[in-house]
Order: sequence, then structure tokens, then C-alpha cells
Amino acid sequence: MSDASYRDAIFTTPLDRVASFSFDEQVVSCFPDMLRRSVPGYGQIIAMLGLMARAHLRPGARVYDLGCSLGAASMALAREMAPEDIEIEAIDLSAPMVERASRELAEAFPEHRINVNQADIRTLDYQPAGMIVVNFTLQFLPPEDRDAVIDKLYATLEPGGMLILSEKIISDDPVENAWLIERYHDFKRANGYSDLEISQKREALEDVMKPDSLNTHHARLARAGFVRSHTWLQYLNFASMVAFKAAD
Ligand SMILES: Nc1ncnc2c1ncn2[C@@H]1O[C@H](C[S@+](CC[C@H]([NH3+])C(=O)[O-])CC(=O)[O-])[C@@H](O)[C@H]1O
Ligand SMILES: O=C(O)C(=O)Cc1ccccc1
Repeated sequence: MSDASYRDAIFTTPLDRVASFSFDEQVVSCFPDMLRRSVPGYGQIIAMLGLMARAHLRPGARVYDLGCSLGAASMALAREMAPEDIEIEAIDLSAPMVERASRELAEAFPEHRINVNQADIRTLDYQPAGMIVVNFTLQFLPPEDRDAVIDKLYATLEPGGMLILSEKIISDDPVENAWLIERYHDFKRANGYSDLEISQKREALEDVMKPDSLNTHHARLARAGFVRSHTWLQYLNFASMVAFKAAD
């Protein structure tokens, strides 16, 4: 597959039947543009990851990038950390994502220890890590699988370890929720998506992405054992949280 990157035009024409969204070749070919135009705060979140690693990571520690897609989070981490100070394990379930991420990461950071593997984050055999990044991935798991994954991530982190969890969110308050979604659609329109694209994408995501509220996320993190968690960024109905394991 080529490394060319295209404008996201997946839902521009009317479809008789909108298929469930999936991370296939067509999505891979326009993915950076799709994220830039449809995830408020995406660039800001990616830009902070390296700084968070610098602030909290023990030199040489392992970092997981779970649901790495094209490796944007791993790139940001490698950019800020010397090769001897970090070992990155980037994981994704989608074969075309993994194929392209491993090629691009190896090309951009030949000195760094970065492994890209195709795996399911629900069944992965995790090795101890100092930091775990789950950037807009937990939202694609069936809700009933999410507690067990967060429990596994907690067990994987070393004492003092840090989890960064970014997600599309809903609000428990229906009026706030409706307002956030309306302004999110304005955000997409301002970024060049038509009403048809917005509604067909919404339909395609309905069965495969069921966002939780921030309250649900923080309760899940506390239940798993994280000693503290907070929301460090929210932009409309997208948010990023950080959670810490006690230092012992
Ligand atoms: N069970 C699973 N196991 C592994 N990967 C999975 C699973 N389910 C879905 N994925 C993968 O999770 C990724 C979600 S995108 C992450 C963006 C990236 N983090 C970024 O910072 O650029 C977010 C979005 O598209 O909104 C896709 O690549 C899926 O293949
Ligand atoms: O576009 C949307 O409606 C989103 O919620 C963001 C998104 C971005 C990339 C893949 C799936 C969802």
C-alpha cells in the first residue's frame, strides 16, 4: 500500500445502506485528515504526550500505544525522548493500520526501539510498563469489555505508572449532551464536512462506537485501583484523562 494521504471523502455521496464504520484501507488512506477535521483537540493531545512522558517516565521504561492507528502518539513520544530512554510497543487490530504505522515509524525513528504489532488490546500479553496511551481506542470496544481492559492496564503499570485515556464522551445531562453534539456538528461543518457526510458518518458509528460519560470513566479508573485520575483536556464532546497508579 502507498503512504499517500488523502482528504476524507468517505461519506460525501448518498449511500443506500451505510455500512458500520471500520478501519479498512479506505479509512487508512485518509486517516490523518479525518482525525484532524473530526476530533476536536486531537493535535493538542498528541503534542502533550511527549511532555507527559518526559515529566513522568523512568529512563528506559516501556510505553504502550494501544490502538496506535498510524502511530501518531508513538511518533510524538519518540520525538521527545532519546532512543535509550524509551521502548515503545504500538498495538492495533487493523492490519492496514499496522502495516503502514510500522513502515512510517521505522523510517522516521530508525534509532528508537519501537515494535508495532497487530493484536487485540483485550487479549494482549502485557509486559510491565511505565506509561500507557489509549488515545480514542477504548470507545470502540463493546462497553461490557471495557472494565476488564482497564483492570489489565492497571495491573500492567509499574508503581507510579501513568495512563492517558482520550475518548469521545457523552454528558449525563441530556441538555448539555444535545448542546455538545450540536456544537460538534458545527465544528465538523466548519472543517468542511457537509450535513450528508456528518449524518452518514454518525449512522456508520452508531453500532461500533458507544461513548461513556466522564463520570463513568473516572469511576471505572477508581474501581480498577488508580489512586487518582483527572480530566486534563475537554474540547466539546472529546476529552483526555490521566490516571496514576500509587508509587508504593
Ligand atoms: N480491540 C482492539 N485492539 C486493538 N486496536 C483496536 C481495537 N479496536 C479498535 N482498535 C483500533 O483503535 C484505533 C482507533 S483510532 C486511534 C487513533 C490513534 N490512537 C491516534 O492517536 O492517532 C481512533 C478513531 O479512529 O477515532 C483504530 O486504529 C482501530 O483499528
Ligand atoms: O467523526 C466522528 O463523528 C467522530 O466521532 C470521530 C471519529 C474519527 C475517526 C474515526 C471515527 C470517529
